[in-house]
Amino acid sequence: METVLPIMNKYTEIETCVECSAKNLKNISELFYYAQKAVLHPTGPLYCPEKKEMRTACVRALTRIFKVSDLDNDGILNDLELTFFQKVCFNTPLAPQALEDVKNVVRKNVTDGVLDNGLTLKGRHETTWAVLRRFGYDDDLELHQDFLFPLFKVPSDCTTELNHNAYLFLQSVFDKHDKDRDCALSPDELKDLFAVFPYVPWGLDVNTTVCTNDQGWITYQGFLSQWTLTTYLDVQRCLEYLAYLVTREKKLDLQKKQTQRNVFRCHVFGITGSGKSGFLQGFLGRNLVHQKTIREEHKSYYAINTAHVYGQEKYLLLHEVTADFDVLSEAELSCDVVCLIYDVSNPCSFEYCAQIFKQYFMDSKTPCMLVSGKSDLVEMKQQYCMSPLEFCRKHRMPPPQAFSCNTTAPPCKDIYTKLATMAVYPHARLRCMCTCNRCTFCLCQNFINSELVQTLRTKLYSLVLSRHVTAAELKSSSFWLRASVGASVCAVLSFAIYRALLRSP
Ligand SMILES: Nc1nc2c(ncn2[C@@H]2O[C@H](COP(=O)(O)OP(=O)(O)OP(=O)(O)O)[C@@H](O)[C@H]2O)c(=O)[nH]1
Repeated sequence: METVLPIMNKYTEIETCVECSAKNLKNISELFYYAQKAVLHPTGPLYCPEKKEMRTACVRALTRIFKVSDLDNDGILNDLELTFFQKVCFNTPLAPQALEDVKNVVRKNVTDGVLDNGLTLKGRHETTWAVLRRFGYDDDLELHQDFLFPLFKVPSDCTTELNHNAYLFLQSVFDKHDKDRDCALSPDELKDLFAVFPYVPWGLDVNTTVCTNDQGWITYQGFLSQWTLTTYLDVQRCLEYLAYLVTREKKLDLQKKQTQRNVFRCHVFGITGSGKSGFLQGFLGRNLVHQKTIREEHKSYYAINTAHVYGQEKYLLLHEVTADFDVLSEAELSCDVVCLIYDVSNPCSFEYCAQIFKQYFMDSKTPCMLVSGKSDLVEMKQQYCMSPLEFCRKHRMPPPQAFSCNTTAPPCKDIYTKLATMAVYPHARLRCMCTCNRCTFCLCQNFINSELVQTLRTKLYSLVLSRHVTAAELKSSSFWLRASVGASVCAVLSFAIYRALLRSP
């Protein structure tokens, strides 16, 4: 013992010294217990004996665990949160008495009560390690690679989206941090949200990519959009970010089949200065005056927001493509809808759109829309062999859509709805959403909405109601049977007429 004690004093990392004898079977089980403990639950990474305090990495890890477990984000673990935490870590809730005992012990030892992260460290290290491991930490007190980057293979022809549960989870994260309930995250609230991250995951460009409020703070809609964007562009990164926010393994199914897609990608092409950025920012409701306040280093090549397509909310992701005309990559060409924007006041700007279309999209199935940007300016004749309208007619595209973000109010949203509709329903015939009154789509729309059809419909409806719908008949199943058959026949007939009209030149 005299030899060992000075060594122990000199090397503080030696945790225990056990005097044992194999011959006399003295302290054999103790020896194994301490040896095992030294390997499985070492004190060294958690506690610095020289300074007599927890190590920084351990404080950081426990702080994150505390914040993630503090579901209402009030800085205190209440009984519910403590029980939840206990269940997550040890698969069993704390009995009410045990809960009180824990709090009493902490109250006695720590002035700040349950708020202090020293709570678990005051206990046995086995417990601390169990908590840390349950929350995904490895022996170096870093989050485990498998936890941060789970194996997740996405087939090349699939896109990645968050599912309903993921949105619910993110909604709860937003609510937890939006302390003043103004549906936006102030810089302090955002800082608090990212306190569980080792670094701030979002760059300076986030505020120009998604919706913000008047103060430039990211809104609830913007928050979800940013997550949708990360999931779409880099699902591995999204999983990593989620790992910092969740208590346990992520069980969120992130992949959806194409048919149920919610996020649609639109690539915006146009020459330098044609107004691409203005178009992107217009989608976030920002007019030219607002756009002029955006600093160069905060500029983003993406804008994501929701658009309503026949009553359904879809995410439309706009991506400004700035690459050189001749070197467009596969990734730059792959999208759900193409937006070609030219500047009505610049006579050379349309030619670029025409060339891009002819070189890359003329034979592809991707729907394209031509946008005549800066429509508030005086229109110049475009230097091209045909006018933009003639070009659209020739290539069976919808006519050029006028757009301007030089408005007093937020720019009009119709154009984005049209783009989203084209992306969701890329079928060639349904592309046209114009009011040209010449194409089949317009003729169909006009026919359905015509006064004659409307009057006939109303007359028929009132006739059926007055003649057949008595209280007794309403109850009779034969009436509903007849009504259903009638409705089906009408639907089939209407569809047949519609198809016939579509086929007509
Ligand atoms: N009058 C008017 N000016 C606009 C409009 N949109 C953009 N501008 C102006 O046109 C110029 C170029 O607009 P941007 O949106 O930066 O054009 P861009 O295509 O993104 O340019 P690059 O990113 O350089 O390729 C800016 O000075 C804008 O202020 C608009 O709708 N009306």
